[in-house]
Amino acid sequence: MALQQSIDLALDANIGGGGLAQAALDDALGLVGEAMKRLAEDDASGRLPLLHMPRTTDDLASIREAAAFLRDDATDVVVLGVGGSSLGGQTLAQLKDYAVPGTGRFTESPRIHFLDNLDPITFDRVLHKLPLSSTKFVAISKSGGTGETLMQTIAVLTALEKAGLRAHPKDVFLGVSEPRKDGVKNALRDLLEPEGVRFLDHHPGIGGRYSVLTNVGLLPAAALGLDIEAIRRGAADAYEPFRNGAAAKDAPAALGAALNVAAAKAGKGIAVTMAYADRLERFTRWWVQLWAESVGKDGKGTQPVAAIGPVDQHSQQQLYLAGPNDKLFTVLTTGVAGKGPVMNEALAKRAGQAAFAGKTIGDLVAAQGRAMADTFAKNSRPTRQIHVETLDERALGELLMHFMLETILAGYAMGVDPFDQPAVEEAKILAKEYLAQG
Ligand SMILES: O=P(O)(O)OC[C@H]1O[C@](O)(CO)[C@@H](O)[C@@H]1O
Repeated sequence: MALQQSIDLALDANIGGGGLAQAALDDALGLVGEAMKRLAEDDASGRLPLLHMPRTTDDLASIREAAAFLRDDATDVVVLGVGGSSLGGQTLAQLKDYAVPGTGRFTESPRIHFLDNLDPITFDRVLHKLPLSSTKFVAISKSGGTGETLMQTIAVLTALEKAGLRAHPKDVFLGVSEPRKDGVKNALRDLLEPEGVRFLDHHPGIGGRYSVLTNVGLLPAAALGLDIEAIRRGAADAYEPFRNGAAAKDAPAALGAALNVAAAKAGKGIAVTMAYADRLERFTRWWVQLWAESVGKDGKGTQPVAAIGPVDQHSQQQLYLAGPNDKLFTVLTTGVAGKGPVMNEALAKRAGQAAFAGKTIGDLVAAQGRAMADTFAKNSRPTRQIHVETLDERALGELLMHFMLETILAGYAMGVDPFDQPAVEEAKILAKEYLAQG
């Protein structure tokens, strides 16, 4: 197990009145214990196929084969899709520097682009700059009906046609969507299948925000050369205590769920995840969707906030420490001590920072992550610490599964359905009405 979790700095016995009472945590552990029984039934009955994903291997060959198609002769791979159809892939791709400030621009071929947000200027510019003759595309949508993804796909097909390349969309495109269901329209398949474009089936029993361990997340990961089997193995590590029948307090994801439930009941309406690693920035955004869509219903839930350290120390820290004490913090660190450029002694002295001499950038980041958690605690702000020493495929797989389990269990314990998102439909329907009105 790569993930180490401590909730010591969340409890009032250790940080004073702003912390959570042990009795409140015990109550929440009781609720989560019940939720674990439900989860075990979900696993046994097959109702939640996500729980079987960590130990599934029979689909890996087809994912690798599709990834080879995407890589073959490609300078660029463009992933079309939004929300859960994109954020998991982005999270994994960040291990290969996708969207990492500075280095993201120097990634090796194929360069990957996730065009999730719909912005006309971005889309125009990307289509102008992409070498269309050496770019592969994959359009991902579970429902096949998401407007953003459909518009992007139509825009790409049109651009290929304009470039005289439309004769062969099947040679440059892949689709991922649910298998067709009788009587249900699948617009993405309707759009691409007549062009001969091949589809991988989106698992019908796994919703978008829980799909990172399926072909949705693993296809882009494999296209970048990541070890997708290790991602699944890491997920199995997170699930192991549940398979072994551990008590809630001894299963890290269950303990995390209980902490969140207790925090919500104690009026901490905001959950902040602050990761001290550029390569976890997309992870924090993935988690925001996961948490918000899963627990935010029936007037319940807490507001997820993504933060990155140390940069957000220079942006949000003031509020975190001196604003309302209405948050549960998760400080996520990796083993960076001793890594990165070493500070030259003479230059350190010239800058008046003798203590920098011989230290690395990683030494400072490690000190900052530790200091931030301790400062939250000193200011009586409840804080959970999660540490993974080496951020690789296996550790990331474990983190992803940990947070999915934590979210499901928290949803069950809060009495909400963590798998639907009924409120999202309202604005979608209205936007379609407005579009039709012109
Ligand atoms: O994969 P789809 O069906 O295109 O949906 C994309 C996203 O849209 C949502 O349904 C919300 O609008 C998310 O839950 C989902 O991840």
